[in-house]
Amino acid sequence: MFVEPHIGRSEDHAGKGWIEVVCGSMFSGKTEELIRRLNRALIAKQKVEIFKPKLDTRYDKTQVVSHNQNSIRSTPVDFSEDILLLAATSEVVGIDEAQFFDEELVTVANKLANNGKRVIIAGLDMDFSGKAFGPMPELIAIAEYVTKVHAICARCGGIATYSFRLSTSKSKVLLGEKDKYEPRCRRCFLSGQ
Ligand SMILES: Nc1ncnc2c1ncn2[C@@H]1O[C@H](COP(=O)(O)OP(=O)(O)O)[C@@H](O)[C@H]1O
Ligand SMILES: Cc1cn([C@H]2C[C@H](O)[C@@H](COP(=O)(O)O)O2)c(=O)[nH]c1=O
Ligand SMILES: [Zn+2]
Repeated sequence: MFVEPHIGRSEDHAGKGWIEVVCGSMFSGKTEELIRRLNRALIAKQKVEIFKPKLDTRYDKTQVVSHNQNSIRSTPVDFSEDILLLAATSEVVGIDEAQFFDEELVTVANKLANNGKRVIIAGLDMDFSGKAFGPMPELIAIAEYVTKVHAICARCGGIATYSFRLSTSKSKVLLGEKDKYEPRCRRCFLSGQ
């Protein structure tokens, strides 16, 4: 389990920030892990702000909600640059569904961390076709800490790293839950239907 390198307040923030990335397939526990880390920061009385892309309207407009219904208040934003202004006074910045953000999120995350903030980012590392998703590869590259979480393969019970799309849509963005996707291991992903 991820343990914070340190937590709590410090007067001298410059250069003391860092970036954490939590990645994996759908249902792998990314949002739960994000919420767990953010709740611990709240317990430490840190100023926490959470953001998600406005297009992710699945459960709630202003809550980040996990598949097992854990939730935390968040601010939906159109562009990653909006986060810079909105998080100006926060110590810890959480970002969910990072794969849907523009590439500018990489610069934004670096700026926040350079300004002394702890930045925790959760997102899908791969899309339905097994290709890298949005800004995730670069975010993984610049992060100090990367945690890859795994779901259970819906077909064989193995370790799932892929999000298999159940429909024939080829659109990169297709919001959905178990109606549209199932987590699969490499073998079951490759075997298709
Ligand atoms: N096949 C599965 N493997 C693992 N967890 C699953 C599966 N199906 C449903 N879940 C539920 O999903 C939860 C993880 O949800 P969540 O954190 O929202 O995942 P993610 O953000 O990675 O999609 C698990 O704790 C579990 O209750
Ligand atoms: C694989 C894949 C997923 N999506 C969508 C489906 C869901 O709405 C989110 C992922 O949510 P989770 O918190 O990780 O379960 O992304 C998509 O639009 N395109 C894809 O290829
Ligand atoms: Zn499998």
